[in-house]
Amino acid sequence: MSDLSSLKCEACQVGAPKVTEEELPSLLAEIPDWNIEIRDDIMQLERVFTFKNFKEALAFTNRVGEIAEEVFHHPSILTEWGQVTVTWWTHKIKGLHKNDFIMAAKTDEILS
Ligand SMILES: C[C@H](O)[C@H](O)[C@H]1CNC2=NC(N)=NC(=O)C2=N1
Repeated sequence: MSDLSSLKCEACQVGAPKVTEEELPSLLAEIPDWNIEIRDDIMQLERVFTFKNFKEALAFTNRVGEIAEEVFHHPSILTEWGQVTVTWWTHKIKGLHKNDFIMAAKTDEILS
């Protein structure tokens, strides 16, 4: 279990600090299956999870939704037959907060 997944998300306000270039490598090392995507100048964390069918993909989707609601921090989720694409970023700061890394690690924990 990565240290990140045991951390609590902090309340994130407008103006909260984005993860710095210096912090990125060590945070990314804790979630090696996630990729950085940049869309509309917004840095995001993304991972594609594969499943046997749509039913399993949907069950996983619902679990991700539950952990998001628990901390009121929400991902983008694309649910398809056999795969789910989860993307984390913080809308308020239009980029990556440590919360996004915590939630990516917690997302990985769903399947462990
Ligand atoms: C009003 C605002 O949308 C809420 O404070 C929360 C809801 N969930 C959220 N989720 C994410 N990823 N980023 C946010 O900025 C965010 N804000």
